[in-house]
Amino acid sequence: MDAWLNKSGAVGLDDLDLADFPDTGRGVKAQRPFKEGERILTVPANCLWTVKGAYADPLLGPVLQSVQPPLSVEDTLALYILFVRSRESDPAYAERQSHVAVLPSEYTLSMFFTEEELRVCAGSSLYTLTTHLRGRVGDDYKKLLTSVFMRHRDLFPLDNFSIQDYKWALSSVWSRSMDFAISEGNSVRLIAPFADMLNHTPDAKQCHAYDLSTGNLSVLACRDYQVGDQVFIYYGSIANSRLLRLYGFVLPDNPNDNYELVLQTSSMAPLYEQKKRLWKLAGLDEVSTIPLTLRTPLPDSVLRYLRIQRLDESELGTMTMQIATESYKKISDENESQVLQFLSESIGALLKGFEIPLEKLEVQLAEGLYSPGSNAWAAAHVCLGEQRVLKAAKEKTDALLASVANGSASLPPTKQCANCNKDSETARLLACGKCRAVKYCGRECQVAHFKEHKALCHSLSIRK
Ligand SMILES: C[S@@+](CC[C@H](N)C(=O)[O-])C[C@H]1O[C@@H](n2cnc3c(N)ncnc32)[C@H](O)[C@@H]1O
Repeated sequence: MDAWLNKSGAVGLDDLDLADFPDTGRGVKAQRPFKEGERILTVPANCLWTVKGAYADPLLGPVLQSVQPPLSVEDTLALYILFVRSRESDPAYAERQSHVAVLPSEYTLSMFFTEEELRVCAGSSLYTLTTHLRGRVGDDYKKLLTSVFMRHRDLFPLDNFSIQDYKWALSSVWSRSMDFAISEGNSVRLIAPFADMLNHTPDAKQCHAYDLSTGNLSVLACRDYQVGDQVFIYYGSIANSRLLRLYGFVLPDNPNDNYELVLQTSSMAPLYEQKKRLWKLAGLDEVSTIPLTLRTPLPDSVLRYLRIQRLDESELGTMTMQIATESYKKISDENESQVLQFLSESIGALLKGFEIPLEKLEVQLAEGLYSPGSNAWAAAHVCLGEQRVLKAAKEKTDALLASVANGSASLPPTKQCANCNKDSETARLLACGKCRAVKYCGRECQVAHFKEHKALCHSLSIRK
């Protein structure tokens, strides 16, 4: 591979070497000192794997052009890699094959986990997304089978283009490709031979660059390096769930860990059309996916979404005014406690959905139940990170709920049953035994209302 790259005009290879490192596995070692910001490596445009390159290939290009709708960027690159690999005795592909030959023979992305390994993170978004991903990859392979492989059997013998081959090639694309924005809404995705041997460090900022005018890919030193140091690049601010899904590794105590909270509302909900308009004006979608993180466990956008979701007709105007002035705050005590109560219960339910609860997982990891670096250990770290984020979000929500209750001038109506609204003139109302602030016309209503009332009851009881 080095000979091909050097011949094609690569710069810097003599100062770098491949080596095995204890935590990251194979990576790139500095052969001379580098100063921060210095250019370490340039891989020329004609050696990169790009969609443009795939279409320019004299054999693969015409096939790609004949597929309608066109293949996705990921599929095109995966097919390009597999195609080059399959041209075993064709000298026209020998140079590119020298790169394919040094790609890992297998990957540790979560899609390859056994059921037992994946179960460690049951309840996490990784578990759900990996299950979906497996289905999607299977479907995409079937599409390739009918739109490409079966139509051109001479170019794509199934021995070299099986579903296992496809998964391997996709993993190569996910874990080794780089994305660069080249203009508004346009980006280029590429794999750069040798630069794809650089491992990730979270302690840097982006230190690889794509030159639009030449099409070359360069790597800069993200800090000073001494001879023998591992040279890193920065893959981005990525949570462990994504790292494991697309790269096959995790970073313990990853500060970017998150939980992607999906907020949605039934289109049958009251005032749905008005609320849809308000979400849009407030910069939200009717189905909003909002990442909760340890730094920001409860982003304002979550409250903004839920305040709109729960508002009644008399509150539409207040919300519209808030949006117009971009001064978001609670709409009313009642709306706010409903929002926070719902959120607290929903996060509580998400936490309960984890097969291994946080405290148990912490003990298991501390006692070394999972061998460090193994798939189950990586899954445990994702599970840990997501639960820590959710726990922080619940704590923040409960604190807000308590403060709403503490500062609330308008507690729930005391002359009506909190469940069926019967008033005290038509029914004998009895107060909730715990908070004594809410009343019911009977046991049946109290039981029916318990789920909704629980969090507020708790905060009102603390207040007492
Ligand atoms: C772009 S490649 C880097 C070269 C790769 N180590 C190799 O031997 O081919 C990305 C892969 O390297 C590994 N990797 C990168 N950064 C890592 C890190 N900080 N810790 C552990 N593994 C890492 C993961 O397997 C990831 O999928």
